[in-house]
Amino acid sequence: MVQLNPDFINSIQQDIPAHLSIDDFIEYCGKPLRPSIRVNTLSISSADFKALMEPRGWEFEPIPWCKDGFWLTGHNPEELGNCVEHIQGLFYIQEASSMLPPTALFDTESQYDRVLDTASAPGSKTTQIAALMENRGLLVANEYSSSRVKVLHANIARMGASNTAITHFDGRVFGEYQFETFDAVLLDAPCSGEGTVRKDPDALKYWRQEDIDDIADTQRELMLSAFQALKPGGMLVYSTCTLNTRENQQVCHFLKETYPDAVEFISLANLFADADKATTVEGFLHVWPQIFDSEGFFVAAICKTQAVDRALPRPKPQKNFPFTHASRKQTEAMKSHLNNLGLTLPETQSLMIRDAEYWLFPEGFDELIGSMRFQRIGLKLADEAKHGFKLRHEAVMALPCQQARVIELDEQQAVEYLMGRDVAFDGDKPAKGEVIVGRHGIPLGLAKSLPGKLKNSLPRDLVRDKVSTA
Ligand SMILES: C[S@@+](CC[C@H](N)C(=O)[O-])C[C@H]1O[C@@H](n2cnc3c(N)ncnc32)[C@H](O)[C@@H]1O
Repeated sequence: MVQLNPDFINSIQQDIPAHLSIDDFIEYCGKPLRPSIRVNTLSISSADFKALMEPRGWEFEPIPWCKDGFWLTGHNPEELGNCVEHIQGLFYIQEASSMLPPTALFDTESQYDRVLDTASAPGSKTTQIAALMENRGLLVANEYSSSRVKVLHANIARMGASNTAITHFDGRVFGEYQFETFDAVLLDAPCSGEGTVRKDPDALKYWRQEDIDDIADTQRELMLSAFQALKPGGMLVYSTCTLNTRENQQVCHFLKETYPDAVEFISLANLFADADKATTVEGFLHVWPQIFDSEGFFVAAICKTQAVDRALPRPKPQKNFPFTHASRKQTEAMKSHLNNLGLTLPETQSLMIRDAEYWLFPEGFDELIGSMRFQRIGLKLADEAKHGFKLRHEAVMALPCQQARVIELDEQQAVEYLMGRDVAFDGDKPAKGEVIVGRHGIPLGLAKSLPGKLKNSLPRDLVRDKVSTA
C-alpha cells in the first residue's frame, strides 16, 4: 500500500499544473507500473528480438518516445531479470519514462564524438546512450557511489558497451577537470525520487521539505559543473525522477540566470506524439504519472549557445598513465586470435597494453589522457598467456561476432551454462580448445571444447543461482 506523506501532498499541490488533478495523481501513485524493457540494439534488432519472443507469448506495446522500448504483457515480470536473454544482454529492464532523457539528448541531427553521463549508475541511460552511439566515439560514465560503480560496470559489460570510460568522482569536478570537453552531457541528477512511488511504495514515507532544499543545492552545483564541461554549441539534458519544481524547473532557471547569454532552453514539445501533454511553458517535459501511465519524470534540454569563462584554473595534468599503444605485431597477433574465434577487433578503437593485459579503448580517448583519473577505460580483452592469449568474457560479449561461429546451445543447455555447469554436447563436433557458446546465434560466453562436453569458462562472479526460461 502506497504511503503518501501529508506534507508531500500539501507541497506537491502547489506544483501540479492546473489541467491535472491531484486526485488522479494520488490514484496513479497507488497503481502498479507496467513492466517495460529496452531492447539492446548493440546485440540484436528490436524486430529480431520480437520475432524470438512473440512465439513464447511475449506481447510488446511500443513506448512512443523510445524506438526500442516496449511495455510488456503476457508473462511473469518477476522472472524477467533471471531469463537467459536478459543475462545475455539482449534487453535492459528500464522504466518507460527513464528512456526519455537519452531520447531528448539524441533528438538532433548531429553525431556526438564525446558524451558525459554525470550520474550514471546503475547504467540504464548509459547503456541506452552507448546503443544510440552504436559503440562509436567516447562515453564517459561517472558515478559517485563506490558500490554503485560495480553495478554500473556489470551492466555495461552485460550490454556489450565498449565505448565507455568509467570515472568515480563527485560530478561537481567535471567543470574544472573537463572544461568545455563534451559535445553532449546528461545530468540525470540524484533527487528526492517523488516520481518513483509506483515502484517503491515507501519512497515518500519520510518526505521532508528540508531534504528537498539540500538536494536542490547539490543539483544546482552539479548543473553548473555539467554546463561548464559542455562544449559551446553542445547539448545538455537535465533530468530527475522527481516532481517538485524546486529540483526541476528552478534548477534550470538558476543555470539561465547564471549564464543568461549562453543558455537556450530547447522545447521538447515535439519529441514524440503527445509530448505536448507533458510540456511546460519553457519546453521542459514534466511527466506526471497519470499522463502516460508511467513513473513521474522531468526532462529539460539545454543548448550552450556560446563559450563561458573557466570558473577554476586548469588542473595540473595527471602523470604516469600506465597504458601504451600496442605495436603493429601485437595488434596482428590479437586480431588473429580473435578471428580464430569468429570475433573482430573494431578498426576505430585502439588496442592498448598495460603489463600483460590487452585493452580496447574507446575512439578518441587519447585526447583525454592525463586530464583526470579513470577507473576503467573501455574493455579488457585478454591477458597474455604462455601460448597466445587468455580471452576475457567481456570481450566476447562486446566484440562483433560471426553468428556461424557461435556454438548454439538449446534453452536447457544455456541455463546449465549460466549456472556454471559443464554442458554435455554431442552436436556437430566443434573445433578443439576455446570456443564461443551462445543462444539465438548471440554469445553467452566462452567454453572449452572437450570430447562429449563443453567445459564451462564463465567467470565465477557471473555464475547464477537461478536462471529461468522466459
Ligand atoms: C538518478 S540516479 C542515476 C540513474 C542512472 N542515470 C540510470 O539511468 O541508471 C543518480 C545517481 O547519482 C549518484 N550521485 C549522487 N551524488 C552524486 C554526485 N555528487 N556526483 C555524481 N553522482 C552522484 C547516485 O549514487 C545515483 O547513482
